[in-house]
Amino acid sequence: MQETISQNQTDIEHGISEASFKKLCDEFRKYNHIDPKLFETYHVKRGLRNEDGTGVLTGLTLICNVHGYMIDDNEKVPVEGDLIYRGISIKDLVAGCETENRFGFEEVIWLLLFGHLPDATTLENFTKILANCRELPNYFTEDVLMKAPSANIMNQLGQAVLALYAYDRNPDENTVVNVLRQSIWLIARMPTIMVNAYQVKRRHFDHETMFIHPLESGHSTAESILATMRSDKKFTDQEAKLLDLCLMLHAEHGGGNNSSFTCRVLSSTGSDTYAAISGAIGSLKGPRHGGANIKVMQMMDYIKEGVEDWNDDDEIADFLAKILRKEAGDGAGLIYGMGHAVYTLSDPRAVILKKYAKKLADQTEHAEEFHLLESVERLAPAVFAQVKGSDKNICANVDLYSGMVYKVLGVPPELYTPLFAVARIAGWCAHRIEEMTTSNRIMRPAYKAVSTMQAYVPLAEREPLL
Ligand SMILES: CC(=O)SCCNC(=O)CCNC(=O)[C@H](O)C(C)(C)COP(=O)(O)OP(=O)(O)OC[C@H]1O[C@@H](n2cnc3c(N)ncnc32)[C@H](O)[C@@H]1OP(=O)(O)O
Ligand SMILES: O=C([O-])CC(=O)C(=O)O
Repeated sequence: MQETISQNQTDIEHGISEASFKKLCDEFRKYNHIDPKLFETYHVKRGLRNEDGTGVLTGLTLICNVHGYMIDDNEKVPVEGDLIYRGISIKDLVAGCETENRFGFEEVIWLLLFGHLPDATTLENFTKILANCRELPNYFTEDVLMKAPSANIMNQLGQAVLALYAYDRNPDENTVVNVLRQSIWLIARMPTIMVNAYQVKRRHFDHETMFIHPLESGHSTAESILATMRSDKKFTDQEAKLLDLCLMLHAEHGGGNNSSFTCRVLSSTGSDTYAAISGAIGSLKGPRHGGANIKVMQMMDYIKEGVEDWNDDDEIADFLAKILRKEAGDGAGLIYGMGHAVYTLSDPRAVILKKYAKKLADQTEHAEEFHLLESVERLAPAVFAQVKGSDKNICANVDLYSGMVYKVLGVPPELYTPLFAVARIAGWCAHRIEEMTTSNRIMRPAYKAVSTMQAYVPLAEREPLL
């Protein structure tokens, strides 16, 4: 709260004096403290987690299985992670596309939405449908993105998705047919919104030239992003296939991850598709969730500056300990890109991304930085155990290496988390439809009231504060 006063000094000066605002903050602190011990007293499932760290069971799903541990005799046993879309391991989906040297994101979208693999003709037609739906409504970029530009592309994505409600002639009908239609349009349009919002940001905030290139109908999603993001529209097939792989890996992660759950919570009220998806975008932005990918790269800047010898494990470990003790880094006490709510020994996406990041970085100017990132992955678990006194295994998550891959691909940092959203919208849409069609209950957990009663005092008898 204290920092907020100085950060928002000018805003505050316009409406409220600093002294008055300080009084408001003191008032807030006086009446809004909950003794942390009460969470144990009332067995509160903080973060909707059971005592052993497993998630509270809130639903059933056919869409995805995030496999991170086994339960043996009521004990959680750590295992290597697997991520299974509609019964097929992500490793097999990635290997299949690699062997056949083709794009895979469109196939994954189909698989997540419909539940089985498409045949060749269906895939070709579905890819064409997505490409045809990629164009934004007339003047959408001018009227929505350029009228209220934002330096943050995640906020701009959320705003644009909400605005698309007004361009839909049937926005509120929550039938499968209508929501599928909305889903396909939204999945197809997200990359265009992202790139156009980025171009507007470049012009408005960075004083650079803005390129709004026309879309090319034959492009896959990954090719379309690279062609429209870059001023010269040029990219190699290898670059497009790598971006496509990133999209495949980020497309889905079960119903319990925070953004998909947010989408399910909103969907459980009967709200519209645009509201549910913009809520999920807001959730994904958070640095403990999808926003961790940009935080990893910022953390690496702190490490690069604070560690003199990048080959000295002791010096790196000391710096990581400082991060955990909130003495270094952004002050949050988190080693970004490490730890996961489900995975224990490994996140399969991080394993795959690391392999590609290494291949890309080796023999380039990024080799040393990649090596340092690897050291963070190797040293963080022991430092975490020592500083936190925890026996919990923390492994690298998907966000540890994705930023490095994007950096080598020349993707600007402000698009790291938006790219996650461009991929994950496929999973969000599948979960929204599943929530609508199988759950039929409004999400409504409980909060135990721990307030004490207070007497009502007539207005004239209250002490003045401001
Ligand atoms: C796409 C994704 O969302 S992947 C995750 C991306 N997020 C990050 O990389 C941020 C860093 N990691 C984290 O914050 C966590 O590991 C999460 C949010 C991913 C998972 O969190 P949880 O499941 O709640 O943590 P968990 O119960 O496993 O951890 C227990 C303790 O370890 C801490 N912890 C876990 N991971 C880390 C970490 N990387 N750095 C510092 N502390 C950590 C928790 O803050 C918690 O501390 P506390 O008891 O003092 O409050
Ligand atoms: O499952 C989670 O909690 C977070 C995650 O890795 C994801 O959403 O990709």
